[in-house]
Amino acid sequence: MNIEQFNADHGIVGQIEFFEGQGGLPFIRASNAKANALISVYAGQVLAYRPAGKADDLMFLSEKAYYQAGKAIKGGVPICWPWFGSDPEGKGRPAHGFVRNRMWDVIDTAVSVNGEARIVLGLTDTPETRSIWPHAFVLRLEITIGETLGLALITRNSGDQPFSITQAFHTYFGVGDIHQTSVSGLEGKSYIDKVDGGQQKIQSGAVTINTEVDRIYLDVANELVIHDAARKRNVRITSQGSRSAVIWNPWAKIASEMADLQDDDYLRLLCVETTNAASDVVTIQPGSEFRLTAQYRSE
Ligand SMILES: O=P(O)(O)OC[C@H]1O[C@H](O)[C@H](O)[C@@H](O)[C@@H]1O
Repeated sequence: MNIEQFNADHGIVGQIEFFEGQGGLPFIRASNAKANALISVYAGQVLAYRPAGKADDLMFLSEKAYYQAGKAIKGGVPICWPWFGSDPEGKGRPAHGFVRNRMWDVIDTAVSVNGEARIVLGLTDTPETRSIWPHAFVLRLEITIGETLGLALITRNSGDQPFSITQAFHTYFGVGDIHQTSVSGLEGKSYIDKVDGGQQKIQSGAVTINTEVDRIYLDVANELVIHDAARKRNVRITSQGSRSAVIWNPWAKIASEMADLQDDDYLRLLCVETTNAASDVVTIQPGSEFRLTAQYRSE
């Protein structure tokens, strides 16, 4: 991995810099007057994002995360694509698709007139991806680092047959104390409770977490807020292109069974995921594209 070449091609001195990160993977540090962020080219994954003047990062990034070819990095914003959850065809392919554990390409970098950094990462199909998923595609992740963190995941169908996908920004938010955390914006929505055999239920009031939670909310509005009383902050999530959302916290037992989490990490993380999941399937016609976007703001 030639870091010098990455910097020569795409670095912007003092604003967007490439360096060798954990596991020798190419990382990008974006720093400007509005925020700092850390991005892994491997997996196309934002690992950290902290707005200027804020004490805490928005993201949870596991201290025990793997930084290894073929493995997913636990924390930040893993990209689940072209399927969310287990293999929809039951062929034993990996959960959450195949792009969160492979190297991506750097497509473009820029600094806008208002001082935001913009980084575009991408993937296109190869014979190897077509052996996993038989479609021609161009995938782009546009990351904007400013007062908000902006993410756009753009899927272009470059083949000659329609295809369908599910997908997610599987975002691990850091929280001060899960016991003092709630999520609003899902009141009255129905959800699939994966912890209770996939039963469909109705959310009453804000979502609070005091046990394992793994839910797909349906027909959601495009604004959710994480209320983090311990850190005295709210994180506002706005999105476009999504009609479903996932809330996940492993709680104590599963956290202790996951080799890439510390036993008590469940107290410090909450996944609030902007998704196209369950019935929220997206079909893309040949030559067309679909944009899933999310913006995260700390208030
Ligand atoms: O550990 P991972 O493969 O990253 O998955 C972590 C979790 O992701 C999603 O939120 C799913 O709904 C969960 O069922 C899954 O356990």
